[in-house]
Amino acid sequence: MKALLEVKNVSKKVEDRIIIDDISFEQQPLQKIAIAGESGAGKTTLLKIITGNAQPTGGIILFDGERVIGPEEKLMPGHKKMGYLSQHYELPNHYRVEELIWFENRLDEAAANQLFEICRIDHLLQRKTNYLSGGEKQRIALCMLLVKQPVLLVLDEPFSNLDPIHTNTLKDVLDDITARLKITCTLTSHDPHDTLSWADEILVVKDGKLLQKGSPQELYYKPVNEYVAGLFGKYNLIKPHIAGLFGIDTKGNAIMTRPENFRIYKTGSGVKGVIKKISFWGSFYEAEVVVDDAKIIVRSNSNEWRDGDKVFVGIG
Ligand SMILES: Nc1ncnc2c1ncn2[C@@H]1O[C@H](COP(=O)(O)OP(=O)(O)OP(=O)(O)O)[C@@H](O)[C@H]1O
Repeated sequence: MKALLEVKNVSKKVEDRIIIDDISFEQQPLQKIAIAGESGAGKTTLLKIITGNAQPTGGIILFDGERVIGPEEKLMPGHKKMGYLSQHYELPNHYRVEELIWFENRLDEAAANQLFEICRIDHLLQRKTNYLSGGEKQRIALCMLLVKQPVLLVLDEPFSNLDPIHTNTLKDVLDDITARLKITCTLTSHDPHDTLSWADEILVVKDGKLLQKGSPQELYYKPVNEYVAGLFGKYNLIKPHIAGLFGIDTKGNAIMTRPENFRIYKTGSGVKGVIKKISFWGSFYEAEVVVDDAKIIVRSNSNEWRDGDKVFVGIG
């Protein structure tokens, strides 16, 4: 399949500082790509370059085979087939929602109504923009992009200021945008809960460099380093002598494991340990277990464990 988006060796340097460092990747039509990384990693700058809102200092972006023109080369920045929702979008106050959307709208009534339904804003059309919650404003901003019928939708940290209810609504909206409107989406997020369950492919960026690219499962279970491991949840860095207690030969290297890779038992043939701390996380418990000179985080579904319990730890 021909890629919709080709990012080829893109770099951005501001004065002497490299903000984006030789990043390349492709996005296929309808492939869901999430860009993850800590604050300041370069995610926003990369999205701006992709959408023609920032000028790269090196490399090229191809969209549907054609070069994306940067803002220094044209009068109006942006790309007419891409919708870009900035982290800092604003809606003008004192307008009714339907008025605002009407300014942008190029759809017939049926198509516009379908969009209102998909964006979960049909009940807000008469409302003044100054009487909307943050999540509602965001879905209206999204609808204003969608009425222009973009082929690629690019969202910068769309979940970052939302409570769990608005987050779930937005996730449903994004699912519908891909499935029903056949629009390809890219988004950035620093939260594993948002990226792991949504993306087909995740790109991890740090200091402007692409550190790892792969499926959510690859990034979660086979992170290339501790930075990537830490972005997607808690992990244990198991030293060779501790791995040896579990019968694993790591050939002298430390290995990364997730809390759910271990189990704790009251009796059995596992490795002896003592629970230092138990914490409750809603759908599971997390035990910090001291094994030899190491602390291992173990996930458990049982509420039977208490601080100080002597346990056996096994690989689950
Ligand atoms: N035009 C610019 N001039 C100088 N420095 C810049 C410019 N744009 C971005 N930077 C710097 O580049 C780095 C990456 O910024 P960017 O906003 O792309 O990161 P980010 O990953 O999106 O972070 P956040 O999630 O906090 O927005 C930051 O250190 C930022 O201060």
